[in-house]
Amino acid sequence: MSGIPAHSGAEGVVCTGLRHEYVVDGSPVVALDDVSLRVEAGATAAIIGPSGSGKSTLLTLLAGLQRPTAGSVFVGETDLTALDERRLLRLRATRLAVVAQNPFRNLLPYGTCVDNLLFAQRAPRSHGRSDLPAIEPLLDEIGLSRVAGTRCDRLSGGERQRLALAAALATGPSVLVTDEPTSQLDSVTGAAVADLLVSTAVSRGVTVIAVTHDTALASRMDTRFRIADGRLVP
Ligand SMILES: Nc1ncnc2c1ncn2[C@@H]1O[C@H](COP(=O)(O)OP(=O)(O)OP(=O)(O)O)[C@@H](O)[C@H]1O
Repeated sequence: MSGIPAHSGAEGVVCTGLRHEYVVDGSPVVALDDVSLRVEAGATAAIIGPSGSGKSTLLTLLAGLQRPTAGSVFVGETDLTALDERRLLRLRATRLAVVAQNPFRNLLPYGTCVDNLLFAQRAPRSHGRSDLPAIEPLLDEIGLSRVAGTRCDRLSGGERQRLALAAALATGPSVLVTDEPTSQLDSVTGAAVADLLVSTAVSRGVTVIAVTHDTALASRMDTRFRIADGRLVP
């Protein structure tokens, strides 16, 4: 129907020769150059590096939110750069979840936790997914059962970030991509979110890629990719 292979558990992410240029005042600015990396299916990886080095740009390319100037990005067997917008949208709805840095960008502020998870499942369901995770066990696993009926805008920062993670996992992704998931949290709450990110990824068989400045979070991941001036460095 779509030309996209069906979802079947965790999928690896491989990019080769990625280059990305932004056009600023009519001139190209190279944000990433010749980046190649592999994250195995079910593994966790951190993308680290100084401010302005190209981490978020890389994340948007891996998530199919921007198209690279050159190079390829594979999620499982699917080359994102070869998909038209409709197929890319379907892939993002059914296999690839993104958690933005600000949890409110992922959530309905006036919806309860349950509302948010049900809402998150609308897109994958509309694309034919019938195997989505049950909501109550997911809220339980993420530690939000007690506030399941509470409005999102009345949750604490840590609860909101956990809800954003739960909403992403509710879509039953094979890959979860997240930008600074702990940056707006104190160290104790951040550590709890980092724990959940790693443990739920493992228990639910999801490949996780996180951009982070948080060394504690990065150290919990299987692999760390360091970016400097738009290039991967050892
Ligand atoms: N939309 C854009 N238009 C033009 N230039 C951009 C755009 N987004 C990023 N850049 C530039 O690309 C380079 C890489 O930016 P990017 O946001 O990917 O870095 P980063 O490592 O994620 O930074 P930070 O840690 O501060 O978020 C920077 O020079 C930045 O100014």
